[in-house]
Amino acid sequence: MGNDIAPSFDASIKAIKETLPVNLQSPRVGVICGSGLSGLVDIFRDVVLVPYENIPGFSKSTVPGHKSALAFGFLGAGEGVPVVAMLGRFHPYEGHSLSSVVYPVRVMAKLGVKDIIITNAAGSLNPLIPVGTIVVIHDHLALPNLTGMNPLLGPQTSLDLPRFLPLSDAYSPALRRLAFLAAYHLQLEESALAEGTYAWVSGPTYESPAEGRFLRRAGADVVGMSTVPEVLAAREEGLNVMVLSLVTNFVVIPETYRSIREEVLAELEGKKVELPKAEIVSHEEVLLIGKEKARVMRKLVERVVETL
Ligand SMILES: O=P(O)(O)O[C@@H]1C[C@H](O)[C@@H](CO)O1
Ligand code: HPA
Repeated sequence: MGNDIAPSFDASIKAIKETLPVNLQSPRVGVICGSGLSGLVDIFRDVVLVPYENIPGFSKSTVPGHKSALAFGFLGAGEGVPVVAMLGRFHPYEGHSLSSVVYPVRVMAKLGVKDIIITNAAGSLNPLIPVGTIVVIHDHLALPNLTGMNPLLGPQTSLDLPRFLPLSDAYSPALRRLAFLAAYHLQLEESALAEGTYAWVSGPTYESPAEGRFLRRAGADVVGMSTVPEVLAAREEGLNVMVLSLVTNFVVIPETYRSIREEVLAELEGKKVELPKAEIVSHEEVLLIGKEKARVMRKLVERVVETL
């Protein structure tokens, strides 16, 4: 997958601005809504939606729980901060090229966004991080990047961008601080917010037990199918990045496998064998947890934006 879309930033920006009142044309904060998290926009005021189909260069999201529109509005007390949210993102597994996946992030930067809050649904690999926790991401493990699936490969969209991007500070410590301060002021339980490393996988299959175990041992706390390409493009564009992963399921990583051979032998000896119920993750479950935790995610994002 390469840079197969010719960047048409001027056309994209023109189409967006034509639809917006002047006071919404230069958002300061960008938000990307993960699976089931498009309800984040419910706290925006004076919302104007710009469907992706009206923006040259934008694709269409095909995943349930993802819409296909940019939402412009104001967030927070008083006049509020001008914000833009992606209601629906693009994933490589849908068939979108990496350059299409990150195109909206580049457009946000060109509209004037300085800080971006990227949300996603993710599976937990860490027994200490249960379902429902929001994980403030401090690092990533991206096997696709290491093996040639990096959105920054190829000709750059501008010669002003850095060719070799350092990632040691990709997840802004200042924004991460704001997330924990926000949780404190909102009186969230201490366990509501954790810190961790996000493993990016291409999907669309969920992890096999051996893959889950491998990612855990390699140092990841949560795993998901998005976000890292957006982080890379955002950093290349000079944005400050915060990532919030909502844990929607546990990745099943047994240390030992049940032995079918022993079960068969036991059955042949006339013993009754209780079959364990397999835990199976589904996108429906992912969306359900997103819905249940939408309120906490909204409050957190609102508070962080207010304190930027
Ligand atoms: O877009 P995000 O990363 O929030 O969505 C996750 C990853 C897959 O798209 C989907 C799997 O259930 O949820
Ligand atoms: N694995 C990968 N992506 C995900 C998961 C998961 O378990 N849950 C939500 N998105």
